[in-house]
Amino acid sequence: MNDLPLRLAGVERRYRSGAGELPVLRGADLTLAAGEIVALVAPSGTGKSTLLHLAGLLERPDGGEVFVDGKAAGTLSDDARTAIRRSTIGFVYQFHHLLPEFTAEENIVLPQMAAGTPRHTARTRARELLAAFGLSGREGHPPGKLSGGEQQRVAIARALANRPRILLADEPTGNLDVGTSARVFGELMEAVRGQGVAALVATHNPDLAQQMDRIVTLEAGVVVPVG
Ligand SMILES: Nc1ncnc2c1ncn2[C@@H]1O[C@H](COP(=O)(O)OP(=O)(O)OP(=O)(O)O)[C@@H](O)[C@H]1O
Repeated sequence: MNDLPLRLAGVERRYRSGAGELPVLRGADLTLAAGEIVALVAPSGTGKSTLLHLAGLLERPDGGEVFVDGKAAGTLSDDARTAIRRSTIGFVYQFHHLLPEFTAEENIVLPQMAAGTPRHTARTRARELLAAFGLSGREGHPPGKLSGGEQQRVAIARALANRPRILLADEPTGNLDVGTSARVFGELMEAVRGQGVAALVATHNPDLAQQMDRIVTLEAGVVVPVG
C-alpha cells in the first residue's frame, strides 16, 4: 500500500458560512495506483473541486488523511507540502492559468526552476514537451497569441514538466469545442499513460470518462465506484 502515489482515507471537508456548516466530504476514500487514470464524474456542487484541492495538498481536510507516495501529508509543514506539490503533483484546470507575460516555453520552464531544475535542463524538457504536443515553432509565443486548444496543450505540458507521479485535472478540456476537446484529451491521455502518471480527472463529459480506466462519483460526500 505504501507506494501508492495517492490515497485519500476518510477525508472530510466542511465549509463554514453564516448559515452554519456545509459538510461537502464526509469520509471520502480513494486510491490511485501508478499509471492509473480515474474519472471523477459527479453533479455540480457535490465536491469534485474540493476533493482535487485536498488531493493536491492545496487545502487541509477537516478529518481523515491524504497520503502521497505513502506519506501522510497532514503531519507536514506548509513548506514540506509545497515541496511535495512541486515535485510530485501536476495540475490542469479548465482555464489554462498560464502566465500571460511569459512565452509558452517560459511557462513550462518556470515551474521546473522552482523545483530546482537548472534553466538549460528545464528548457530542453520544455521544448521536448512542446514538440510532443505539436507546438514546435510556438515556443516563443505568449498565451495570448495561441488558440484555446494550444493554450490548454501548454498547460498540460506545464503540468507534466516536473515528471509528477500524480496529475490532477479539473475539466481539463471543458473550455474547448467538442472536436478540439477530444483531440487535446487524447494527447493528455497518451502523455499520462506514456509517463506512468496516476491521474484523477474531474469531468462532466461521459465520452471522456469512458476512455479512462475507472469511473468514480461522489454521493453524500463519499466516493462511490460507477459501473
Ligand atoms: N470556499 C468555500 N466556502 C464555502 N463553500 C464552498 C467553498 N468552496 C466550495 N463550496 C461549496 O461546496 C460545495 C462543493 O463545491 P465544489 O466546487 O467542490 O463542487 P464541484 O463538484 O467541483 O462543482 P462544479 O462541478 O460546479 O465545479 C458547493 O456547494 C460549493 O458552493
